[in-house]
Amino acid sequence: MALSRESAFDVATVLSESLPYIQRYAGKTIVIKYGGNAMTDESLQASFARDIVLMKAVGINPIVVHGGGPQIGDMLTKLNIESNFINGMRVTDTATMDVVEMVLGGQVNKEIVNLICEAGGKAIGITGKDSRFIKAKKLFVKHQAEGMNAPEQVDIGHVGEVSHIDTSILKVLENSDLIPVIAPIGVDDEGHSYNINADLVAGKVAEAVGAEKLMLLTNISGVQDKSGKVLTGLSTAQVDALIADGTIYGGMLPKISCALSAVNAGVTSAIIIDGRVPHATLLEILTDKGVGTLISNTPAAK
Ligand SMILES: Nc1ncnc2c1ncn2[C@@H]1O[C@H](COP(=O)(O)OP(=O)(O)O)[C@@H](O)[C@H]1O
Ligand SMILES: CC(=O)N[C@@H](CCC(=O)OP(=O)(O)O)C(=O)O
Repeated sequence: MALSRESAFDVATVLSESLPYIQRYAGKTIVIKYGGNAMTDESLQASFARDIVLMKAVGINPIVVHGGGPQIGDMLTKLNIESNFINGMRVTDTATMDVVEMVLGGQVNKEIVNLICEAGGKAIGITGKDSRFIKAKKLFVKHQAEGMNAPEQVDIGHVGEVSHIDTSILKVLENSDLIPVIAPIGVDDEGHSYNINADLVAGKVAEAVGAEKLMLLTNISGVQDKSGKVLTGLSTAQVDALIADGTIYGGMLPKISCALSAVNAGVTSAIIIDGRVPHATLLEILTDKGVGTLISNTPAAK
């Protein structure tokens, strides 16, 4: 169907608006944490996959790191295994770790690979165990149980934090037409597996590869203040105050902390965006219409 003169002008305006952004990001790496609704709603899945394929096609290097907390929860329920969280981290005993590896490394990872391939790209799914590229160590969380006077270190099982990322496998993929899709599972020198929060893996991957941008897709319009208004830009000092007064809590804590750590380690900007918006990834990268909360170390960074 032929476009009217006005619609054709609108389409052409949006397309030409993307040119400076394509020029700016071509050859640069963007790490995208994929999670929330964008990962479960069929039409959002398809728009996400298309965005990633388009990025690679215009010379940007996308690296996808995915979550899968709800999918792990569903499988644990089917198997009659209880789910427990402390400070937003899943308490992971040996039976739970087996399920985490099966769901993240098998089911979820391969579904995303398939989606990107359906959209015309070439994706390859890996966990941190592949070539042992995500080295992990056991994470102890600080937690104050009811009736205790002070927080104490709690052992929550096979939960890890990233101790090292070997970027060599990612470099090989960068120089190919393959798009890496990473499941957040780490490994130690003895080959033990660790369940790692996906936001934390995305942040560490972005730091290790010196990414231009870290994008964290979530189910909310961005970081909100007490009245629910989205805060479009945040500095480290503002974040500290918002955590201290309880405005930022729960699942937003690992997102904010990995975003801050990434920008402090040299990633130009980190952004928390609304994955419920179709083509949220592309809107953020290639237009003036990006929405969400930007955390950056340079005032001009978009
Ligand atoms: N200040 C805040 N602004 C927005 N969301 C917040 C804030 N503080 C806590 N949250 C919570 O964090 C959630 C996002 O974290 P989470 O559910 O873990 O996301 P995901 O599943 O995408 O990783 C929001 O849905 C909200 O409930
Ligand atoms: C230690 C820990 O909590 N790991 C997470 C890993 C998956 C994840 O982070 O998924 P989302 O991004 O969808 O929450 C978990 O077991 O749920």
